[in-house]
Amino acid sequence: MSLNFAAEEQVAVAAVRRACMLTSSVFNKLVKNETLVKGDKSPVTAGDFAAQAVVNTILGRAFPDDPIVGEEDANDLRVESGATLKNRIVELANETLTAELGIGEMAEWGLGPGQSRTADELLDAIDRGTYEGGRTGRMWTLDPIDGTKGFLRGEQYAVCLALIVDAKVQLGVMGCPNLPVDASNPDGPRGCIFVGIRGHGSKQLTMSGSDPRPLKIPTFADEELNFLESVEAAHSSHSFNDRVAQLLGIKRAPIRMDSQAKYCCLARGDGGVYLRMPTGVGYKEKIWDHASGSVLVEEAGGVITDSRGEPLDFGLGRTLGENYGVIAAGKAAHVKVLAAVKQAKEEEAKSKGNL
Ligand SMILES: Nc1ncnc2c1ncn2[C@@H]1O[C@H](COP(=O)(O)O)[C@@H](O)[C@H]1OP(=O)(O)O
Ligand SMILES: [Mg+2]
Ligand SMILES: [Mg+2]
Ligand SMILES: [Mg+2]
Repeated sequence: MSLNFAAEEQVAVAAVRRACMLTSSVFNKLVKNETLVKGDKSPVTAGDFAAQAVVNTILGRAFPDDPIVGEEDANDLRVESGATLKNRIVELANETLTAELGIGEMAEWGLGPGQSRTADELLDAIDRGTYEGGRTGRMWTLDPIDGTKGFLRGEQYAVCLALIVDAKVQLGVMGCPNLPVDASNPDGPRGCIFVGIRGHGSKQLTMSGSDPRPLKIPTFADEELNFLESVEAAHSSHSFNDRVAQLLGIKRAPIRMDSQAKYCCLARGDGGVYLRMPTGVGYKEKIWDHASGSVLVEEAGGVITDSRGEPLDFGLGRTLGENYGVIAAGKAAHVKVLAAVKQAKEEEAKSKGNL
C-alpha cells in the first residue's frame, strides 16, 4: 500500500483553507495600488503575496526541511516603492494566521491568537518559495492564486498546493472559493476544497475541510463530451480546441473558466476534456499550474499527458520544459482526444507548409 501522506494532507488542507479565507476576504477590499504588473505582464495582487506568505509560514513550521517552489517572490516588496503594498500584505497575512478557527491545528503550527509574524518573517516566508525544483527529493509547489485574472473579475480562481517526491506528484490540494459546490446548482452554495492522494483517490471537501465526497470521472457518451478551456485566449488556443471539437463531433459548447478549477471540474464530471494548447512561442508552463490538478485527475481515474501523449515531467525545475500543451480526460476520452489533437496538429503543420 502506498503512503497516504496523512500529516501532509492535514497541514496542506489547513493551509489552503486559511489562504482561501484570506483571498475571499481581500477580494471585496482590493484597491488599485494593491495590484502590480509583473515582468511577464501578468497581474499580481496583495492577495497573491499574502496567501503565499500564509501557506509558506504554515509549511515552514510543519515541515521545516521541505523546499517550496512558489510562484511569487518578495523582491518588489523589499524596495521603498513596495512599502505600502508590503504593509497591506503583512496586515492580511497576520489577520489570517491569527484567526481562531476552533480546530486542533493551531498551537502546533503556530496559528491562532497571539501568533503574529513580523514583516521580515513574512517576506522571508514568501521567499521560501524560490526553490529551483528538480528531479530528486521532497518539495512543495504553490500557486497562491491560480487564475489571478479570474480572481480580479470575481470569477474562478484556485489556491493550489502540491507535494512532489522524486519528480512525482503525491498529494494535491486545491481550494476554489467561488466554485459552486454542485455544478447542477450553479446559483447554490460556493466554495470547495479538492484533494488527490497518489494511490488513495480524489475527493471534494467543504471549505472547512469536512464531509469528503469521493470523485470519479464518469464515462461520457460521445455526444455528451465537452471541453473545459481557458477564458484567456492568450493562455491557450481557442481555435485549436474548436478544430479538435469538430474532429470529435462535439456538439456541446466549451466551458470557459480560469485556473486549475478546470481540473476540479473535470475530476467531478462537470466537463469531459481539459485541453490547453500553446498559443505562441516561448511560454513555458509552470509546475505549480498543473501539479495539484494532475494528481487530482489521475486519482479520479483520468489520464493527463502533453499533446504527444507523454507524461508531464515535474522534475525539470520550475517549469514543465518545452511546451507541448496539456490533455486531460477520462481514460476512454483521452485516447480519442489525443488522436484528434494529432490530426489537428498535422493539419496545422500542413497549412503552414503551404503558405
Ligand atoms: N502567456 C501565458 N500562457 C499560458 N498561461 C499563462 C500565461 N500567462 C499566465 N499564465 C498562467 O496561466 C494560468 C491561468 O490559466 P487559465 O487560462 O487556465 O486560467 C495561470 O496560472 C496564469 O498564471 P497566474 O497564476 O498568474 O494566474
Ligand atoms: Mg501569476
Ligand atoms: Mg497559476
Ligand atoms: Mg498565481
